[in-house]
Formats: sequence, structure tokens, C-alpha cells
Amino acid sequence: MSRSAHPAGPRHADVLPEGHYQAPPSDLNRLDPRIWARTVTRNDDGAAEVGGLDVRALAEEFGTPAYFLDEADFRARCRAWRAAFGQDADVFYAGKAFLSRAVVRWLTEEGLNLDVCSGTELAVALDAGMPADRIALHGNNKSTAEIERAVDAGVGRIVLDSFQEIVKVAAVAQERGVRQRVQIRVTVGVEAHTHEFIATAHEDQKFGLALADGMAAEAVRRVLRLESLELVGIHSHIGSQIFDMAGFEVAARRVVSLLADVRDEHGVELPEIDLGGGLGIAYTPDDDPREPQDIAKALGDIVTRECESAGLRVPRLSVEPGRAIVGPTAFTLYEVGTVKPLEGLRTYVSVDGGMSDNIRTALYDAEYSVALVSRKSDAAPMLSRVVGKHCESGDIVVKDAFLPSDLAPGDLLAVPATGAYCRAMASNYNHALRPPVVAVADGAARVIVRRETEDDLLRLDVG
Ligand SMILES: Cc1ncc(COP(=O)(O)O)c(C=O)c1O
Ligand SMILES: N[C@@H](CCCC[NH3+])C(=O)O
Repeated sequence: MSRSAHPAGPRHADVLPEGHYQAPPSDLNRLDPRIWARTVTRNDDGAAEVGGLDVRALAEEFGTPAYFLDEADFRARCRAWRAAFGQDADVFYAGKAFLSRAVVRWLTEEGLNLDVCSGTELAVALDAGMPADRIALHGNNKSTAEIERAVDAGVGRIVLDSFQEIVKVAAVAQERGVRQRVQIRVTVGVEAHTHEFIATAHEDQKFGLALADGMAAEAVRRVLRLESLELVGIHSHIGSQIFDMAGFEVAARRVVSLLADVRDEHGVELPEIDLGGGLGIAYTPDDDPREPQDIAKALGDIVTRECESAGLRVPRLSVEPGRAIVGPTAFTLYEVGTVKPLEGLRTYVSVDGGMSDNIRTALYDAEYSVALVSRKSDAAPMLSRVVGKHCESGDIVVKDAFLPSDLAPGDLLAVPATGAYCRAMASNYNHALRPPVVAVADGAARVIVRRETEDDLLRLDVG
């Protein structure tokens, strides 16, 4: 890898073009532990390492781009969530954030349950040994085949999302002579403070049945009439990448109020409440996420208080964190291919991946951090935009970042906090081969999802 310097790009002191970026950090070499996976440090050589392994050696062995996932960090976060919520609550990891057989085994061992939202996610979970009664099936348009698969497997709950689905799930359960445990997903009418594409509790959207117009109460009526369904609770998910607990508190209050209405109308006290996932993580130093114990306390207190004032037994609480568990545990490693300084603007740094391995920047205007990790540098900070190699000018990985001005082709960059919704939402745009996920722990690295090959893609093309 070349170490040669290239002419310094525009420096932050020269001119700051319009944009949304932070001030240059005082130390470009620092890997902020609030953003990077737990075992990431710099070694004496100045290179970053994870799980005791140097990123240069990892790049050599596994290639770039690649996601490196810190298994110890993942397990520690699972334990923290489990411990925070205690034995009277359940933590369902949201598999949509990132799912693989290894992840399912870790979750099973650490005592977490699993939320899946497709038949194939369910297949991965079952194949890797997650007991079916610890699985919940979600989705706003589950196919009959997915419902049959879930009922046959004996999943612990199916979260009903529409009137049509009530009928569908009841029919499948009746045909098999089983009573399927279900929850009803409601929209509580909260405007969560996050990007509109990932807010899910306002009424004007595809998920769930609204409390406000009586649809949720009507769904309860319909489910309670059906012998083959056992209504165990109410589910609410207000959105994703949320820091403010206020939205969750309003949701909890409104869900408890529905439980009280159900008790008054039907004489039934539903035993469970699920408040979904959505807790934010730190992508940049500006983000200040809450710890699991604070979240558990805030949610537990509000549910208990509301139930006491409504004279209800406190239901069993569950939550569904995805991003908050896996997000911070991984980074994406890229090799720099080109460096293009634009005087008075910024420097474009092209890496060997892009929107095919991280669509979040293009899709949600998401902000990320980035660091030079194959070496240290004391060069001046250079306002940069890290872009991919796709045929799209919106192919941006990190919109505004400061990188050292001696950055050169061959250097390795790492983007932290890419464990959630990056590999899971990766695409083959421009026939890109989706990168591998490599789990690193205690000085050993192993591929848990392999890199796609050209052959994989050519085999799909049967024309
Ligand atoms: C029903 C449900 N539960 C849990 C999650 C996980 O969300 P997050 O990864 O933000 O915790 C989602 C995604 O937003 C979801 O739709
Ligand atoms: N995929 C989204 C979050 C949606 C999660 C699923 N409801 C993200 O990357 O932020």
C-alpha cells in the first residue's frame, strides 16, 4: 500500500463550504470509544486493531470492503440489555438490523429472544437453533406461506398488523388445530423525532392499527372472538434511531390506556406489552445514546405507574432493540482508491465500496464518522467526502468528514457503527458483490457471512 502524500486538499481553515459537518476533531487519530466497537484501539504501529487483530492483516486476509464485527461487544450489549430488563421482561433482538446463524447462536446463548419479519429470517433463526417459542413474527403483509411456516414451527407470537391478517392467521391456526399466541400492533399517534422514513407511530403510514380512530379496539374485538387465536398483548413500535424517551413514554401510556379499555369492555387483562425497538446509537460525537438500564428504568416506571393508576396488573414488558445491539459492534473497512481535492470545496475520497454496502447515507441522509486506520497521521485535517465507486453521484458513504491531508490511495479507512442496516440492506447495484461479515474475538477472525462471488451473481442470471 502506498504511503505517499498527495497535495493537500482544501483545509478547514481555508473555507467551509455549505454543508452539515462538525468542526475538525482535535485529534484525527483518536477512535472515540462512544462510536467504535469496544475492542477497537490503535496499536504501537499506529494502525487500528479489533479483537486484538490489526486491520492491515484483516484487509490482507479478507479483502475490502468488509464488515468486521466485534463478537465480545455484541455479547456484552446483549447481556447489558438482558440485565437491564431483568427476568420479568423479554428482550427480542430485531433480526432485520443484521441476522446470520452465528448471531442467532449468540442471542440464544445470551438469553435473548428474536424478532423476525420474513419467512427467510425465520428460516435462519430456526436453522441456527433459536427455540421457536422465543421468536416473534412481524410484517405488514405476511404471506400465507410465511404464516403457515410460523404456526407450524410454533413461534411464540405473531404480531398482527391488519384486519385481513387476523382472518388469515386464525384460519391457518384453526386448520392445524392450534391456538396461536398473537399481539396486535397499534399506532399510538406519536411523531417520533427521527427521519420520516423510519418513524412508524404516526397514523398516516402502512404499519399497524391506529388507536385514535378505534381500529385497534376493533381488532381486539375481532381477535377475542376467534377460538384459534390467543391474544396475549399489544405491540407498539414508534420508529428508529430515537434518542428522546418522551415518545416511548407517550406510547407506553397510550398502550396501557388501551389495556384498560379492553379490561372494561371485555373483562380481560392482557398479559403483555411490547414497546418495540428504535433506540439510537452514536454515529458521530454529537449523538448521545441512552444506556439500556436507563431505558429499562424509564419504560418500567411509566408502565408500572400507568397500570397502577388504571388498576391493572403490570403486564410483562418486552422490547425489540436491533440497532442498539448490533450497530456499534461493527465497522466497514475500505481501501482508498482515488483522492480528488476540489479547491475551495472539499476533497472527494473514493473507496472500493459505497451505496451497495451502506445505503443509509443516500436513503436517510445518515451521518457517519470515518478514520484512517492503516496508520497514524499528523497531517492537517482536510474536509472530505467519502464516496463509493457506483455510477451515482449520490453514492456517498460519509458526507462530511475530516481526514488527514496526506491521505493517499492504498490507505485503509474504516467507517464505524455499521453493524445495523448496512449488510442487511446491501445491494448488488452495478453487480457489486456484497461484502463479507467477519466476526473477530480474542485474536481470532472468522467469516460468518462470506463475500459474494461473481459466480453467485452469474448463476442468478439464467437467461
Ligand atoms: C417492529 C420493529 N421492532 C423493532 C425494530 C428495530 O428497530 P431498531 O433497530 O431501531 O431498534 C423495528 C425497526 O425499526 C421494527 O419495525
Ligand atoms: N433501516 C432503517 C431503520 C428501519 C428499521 C426497521 N423498521 C435504518 O437503517 O435506519
